[in-house]
Amino acid sequence: MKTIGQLADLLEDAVIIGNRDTVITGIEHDSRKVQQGTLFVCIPGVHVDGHKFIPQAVAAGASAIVTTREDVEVPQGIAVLRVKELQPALDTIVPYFHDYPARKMRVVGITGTNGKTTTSYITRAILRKAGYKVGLIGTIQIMIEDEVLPIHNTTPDVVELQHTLAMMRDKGMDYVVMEVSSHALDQNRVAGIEFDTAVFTNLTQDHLDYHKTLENYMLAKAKLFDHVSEKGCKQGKTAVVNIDDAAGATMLAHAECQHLTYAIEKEADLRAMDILVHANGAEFVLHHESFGEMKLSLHITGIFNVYNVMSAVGAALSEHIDASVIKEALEAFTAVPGRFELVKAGQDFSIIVDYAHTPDGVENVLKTARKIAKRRIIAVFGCGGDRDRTKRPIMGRLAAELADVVIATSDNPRTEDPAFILSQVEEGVEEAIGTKHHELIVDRRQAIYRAVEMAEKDDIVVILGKGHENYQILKDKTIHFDDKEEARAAVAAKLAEKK
Ligand SMILES: CC(=O)N[C@H]1[C@@H](OP(=O)(O)OP(=O)(O)OC[C@H]2O[C@@H](n3ccc(=O)[nH]c3=O)[C@H](O)[C@@H]2O)O[C@H](CO)[C@@H](O)[C@@H]1O[C@H](C)C(=O)N[C@@H](C)C(=O)N[C@H](CCC(=O)O)C(=O)O
Ligand SMILES: Nc1ncnc2c1ncn2[C@@H]1O[C@H](COP(=O)(O)OP(=O)(O)OP(=O)(O)O)[C@@H](O)[C@H]1O
Ligand SMILES: N[C@H](CCC[C@H](N)C(=O)O)C(=O)O
Ligand SMILES: [Mg+2]
Repeated sequence: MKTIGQLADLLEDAVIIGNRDTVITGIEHDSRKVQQGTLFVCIPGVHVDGHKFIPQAVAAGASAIVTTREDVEVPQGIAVLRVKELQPALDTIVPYFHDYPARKMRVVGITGTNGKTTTSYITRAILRKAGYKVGLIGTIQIMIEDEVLPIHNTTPDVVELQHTLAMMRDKGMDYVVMEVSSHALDQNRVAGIEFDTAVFTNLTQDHLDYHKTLENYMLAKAKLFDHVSEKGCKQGKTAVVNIDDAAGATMLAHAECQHLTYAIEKEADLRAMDILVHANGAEFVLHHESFGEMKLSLHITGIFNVYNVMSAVGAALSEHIDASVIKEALEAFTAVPGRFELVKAGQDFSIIVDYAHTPDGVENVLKTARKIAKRRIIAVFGCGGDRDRTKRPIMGRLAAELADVVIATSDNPRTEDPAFILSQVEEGVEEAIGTKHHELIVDRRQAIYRAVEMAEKDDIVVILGKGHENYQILKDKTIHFDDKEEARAAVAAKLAEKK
């Protein structure tokens, strides 16, 4: 436990109004999480101003608040820490409050447009096979060994992240494997974290709504490699970088530490060759000077997953994991929820649920599906609202070019008009050369039912965009929605009708 005075002493120009010996038991920016003794951080958010929740925070037991404002009123006995700028102040006080948990564990950070979640799951599997206790932070969930906790962002903000890391340290984790999003790097959510191994998967178009240009987006990602270069209190830092991707060079230029490059097309430290991709998995040979050749036979498929495997192997080698352990873990690895996941419900055609939500993701998944397809590919997909609009026509065009039938539908429309999003997708669909058939169906359930109804023996229905998500974010509410459940129900309805 620390006092508000100790926190203030770390900051220049911070003022305490009230008792500097006020004890702080925790830090939160969400009034709904405040407990007795919490320091409540008032964030003037995009949707709502956190200052509005001071009464709720105080009622829940907050002992102090942090703000940049001079006009904030609090009840008698509540201390106020007034800071000049909120974000830099949090970056300093939050890791200190938790005694810098990331210094006590090895930390593997993974960035890139696609493949972060997949790489993090594979890396976790390898490290666990090696006997380490592993914490994981990423899009799907937080895991502390087998304990699962919910998550709201791929990379949580500094308050939630440091709290999570402190829990992991207190539960004796040796490793943390975490996805590091470009938003997180831009907003410095990773303040106070010393990364030991930083991994770059790839860079393709996404998030231009936020970063505006691909150059800014790339430079945000490169910040992870500044973090792995810092001369901190740990030894043995490595940058693991995909050099088949043009942005790999920028990542390496930022990384003042050991480099481990990987590639399929170029000469690299780690290289996959003789790749054979089939419906149930992939076979290939990995080359690295430490082990020579490693023949692999995996349950996950697609060239993109060969890259993800190399990212994870690169991280494992940087952490000195034995080659035999790596091979054993990889060959036992089955799947990441909602990534190229097969839905089997007794139908005579295939259904694949996947999380592709970028042009590159759509292209990779549909090309992989094509490699294994015996007949038609029916793609069901959409684009999220309040996200990069420029990717919509591109995804529409790619889906139309690579599938035989396209059913464009809603993803998470958020505050946007779903029909408008579809019209932007359709622009691309109409541009495509050689499209066989397309339909626009706003309701995602109807779209999935339509695809299943259309499917004939040996076709593949590929449902893209929402993967593991079990919700759909609409304008005024979030509803339960799960592509896998819907697909199973659609098959059951079709089979019942046939009888
Ligand atoms: C644009 C952006 O980054 N927004 C983030 C921001 O939200 P915000 O500023 O809108 O917050 P707000 O909802 O207005 O709330 C303001 C304050 O009031 C507080 N509050 C609110 C309600 C209440 O009852 N009591 C209360 O105290 C909130 O806790 C908050 O402190 O701060 C929130 C808390 O840290 C984040 O969850 C939220 O991410 C939103 C959900 C988001 O969609 N972010 C995306 C763009 C994002 O960051 N994505 C990347 C992944 C990208 C990828 O992997 O491809 C990610 O890392 O997740
Ligand atoms: N290495 C890769 N290259 C291109 N596409 C990929 C790659 N790995 C996965 N994909 C595609 O991207 C989708 C998302 O994969 P994954 O969840 O691993 O990425 P992510 O980087 O964690 O995404 P997010 O930004 O949402 O966190 C997959 O379902 C697949 O369609
Ligand atoms: N991390 C990505 C996930 C997109 C998933 C897709 N289902 C959507 O809602 O657009 C994002 O926040 O942009
Ligand atoms: Mg992810």
